[in-house]
This record gives sequence, C-alpha cells and structure tokens, in this order.
Amino acid sequence: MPGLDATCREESTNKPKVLEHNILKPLIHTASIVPMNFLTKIGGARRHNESCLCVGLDPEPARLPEGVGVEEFCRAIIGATYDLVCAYKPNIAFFEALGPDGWRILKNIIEATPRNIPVILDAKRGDIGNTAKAYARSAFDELGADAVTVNPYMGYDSLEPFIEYKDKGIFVLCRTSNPGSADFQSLDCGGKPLYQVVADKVESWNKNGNLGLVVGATQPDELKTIRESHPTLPLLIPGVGSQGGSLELSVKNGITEEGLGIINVSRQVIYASSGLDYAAAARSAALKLRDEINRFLA
Ligand SMILES: O=c1ccn([C@@H]2O[C@H](COP(=O)(O)O)[C@@H](O)[C@H]2O)c(=O)[nH]1
Repeated sequence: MPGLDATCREESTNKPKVLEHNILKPLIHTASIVPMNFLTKIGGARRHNESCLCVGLDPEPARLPEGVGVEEFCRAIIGATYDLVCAYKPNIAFFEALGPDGWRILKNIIEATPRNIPVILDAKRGDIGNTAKAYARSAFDELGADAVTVNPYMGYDSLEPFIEYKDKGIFVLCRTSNPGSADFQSLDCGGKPLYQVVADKVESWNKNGNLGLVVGATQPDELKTIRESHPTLPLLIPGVGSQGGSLELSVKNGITEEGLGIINVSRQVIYASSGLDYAAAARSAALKLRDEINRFLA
C-alpha cells in the first residue's frame, strides 16, 4: 500500500494513479476507536512509520503542475507519504490565500488525513482571551487539527484557551528559523535571551503536558541549548531544506534518544518535482529524509 503504484499513470489522463485512489476514498481511520491525546498519537505514528519527519503542506497554485488543484495536490502528497511521516503541518496562510475555497479545502484535507497521523495546524495564533478562544475552537473543533502553533508575545492568557484542550498539542514559537528572528528573540532579558525565557515559561505552563516549542533548524546552537535545558518538551523544528538548516544538526541537537522532536520539511518534499510525477517525487524525497533522520539518530 505505501505510495501504492505512485509512479504508474492513468492511461487516459496521464495522472498518477495514486491521486485517484486517495481522492475518492478516505485513508485509514483507526483513532476513532480509541480517543488519543496528541503526544500518544504522534508517538504512535513515529513508531509505526519509524519517522520523525513532518511534511509541511504549503500549496501555492502557481507552483502546482498544470491542471492540478490544491486539494488534489495535497491529497496526493498525503496519499504518497503517509507511511513515511509522523505528522503533517498545513500552514493556514496558503489556504487563506485561496480565498473562499481555502477553508473548505483545508478542512477536507485534514479530514482525509489518516487518523493515526496527527495534523499540526501552523497558524501562529495569539490574541486576547475571547479571541484566542475563538481561534482555538476554529483550529480544534471546526478544522479538527490535532495541534496548533501559537505566538507567545501576548502572554499566558492568550495561550490558555488552547492549553485547555488537554488532548491537543500546542507548539509555542520560541526561536524561529527566519533571518529576523534575533530582532526580538535574542534580546537580553536579565542575563538570558528572550527565547530562553519563553522556553522556561512554556515549561512552567505545561500543567496539561500538551505544550511544545518551535525552534528553527537554522539556529542549531540555540536548538542545542533549548533541548538541553528542556529535555522533555517536544520540539517542532522547521527550516531544513529550502531555508538551509542542517538536517544532521537538527536531528543531533533537537531530537532526544526517545525520539522527541519533529523535523518539518515543506517545499523540499512537496515540490520535489514540478511535473505530474509530483506525488512519486514527494514520496522519494520524504523517504530519503526519513531514512537520513534515522541514520543520524542511530
Ligand atoms: O520558525 C518557523 C516557524 C514556522 N515555519 C513554517 O514552516 C514551514 C517551512 O517551510 P519550508 O518550505 O520547509 O522552508 C513554513 O510553513 C513556515 O511558515 C518556519 O519555517 N519557521
């Protein structure tokens, strides 16, 4: 089943066969039998697929093969990689940018993801309490995400509505991968950089055991420091591939012996080919990354 005959073609349309299989049918749905919290779910996916790789779903219509829509594209990527990943991370921006259809497409994609593979909604939310409550309802109740990224800038009350969803994962931006991340995150706060204060706060807020940190792969030294000071917090690590972060250092500095750490790669996987073989190419890219991660962990 993995990847199916992802390289095969429909004779009439020349589209990868894997598309049809996965568009028409929901994939495996196992978690409906036993309710699971986020950590249990991602731990199960990690062990089952022997993978700490999260594939990011950041679909840009201009980069899709001709004639392929966003929903078809994302479903095909999922269909071709779901046995190789521990999670998917759709970034809400790319769906909002589609206009009125974007929300529906995002919801459909989350629904179509195999239930044993968690979906981390990259939304970077953070607002006053009642607005944060609405954001949390939107991510978890309406869209059905398993986890969400949040921005800590507005403080605890802006995150509390998310934290109260005990079965969901909350990844707090700590040391991000972008070039300007040092502007604020490295500011000295009484002898510690701000990102370290954020990491310490998050640890102290983790009463429900559902918090983690976002730490960019482009900051390997900071990643090491944060991992050493917070060995039990899950880290979501974006920035490998297109942003130039080192996969090896991300794994060695960010993932614990128990496998606590998620390496996200988006463009390098989903745009591995610009042709109609994109799903098969994404599978090859994900397989290579998954295996490289495992070699660095060994
Ligand atoms: O610090 C951060 C936080 C989030 N991201 C997001 O992750 C992906 C990375 O995409 P690539 O194509 O693998 O570079 C994207 O959705 C970002 O918004 C991040 O890169 N850094």
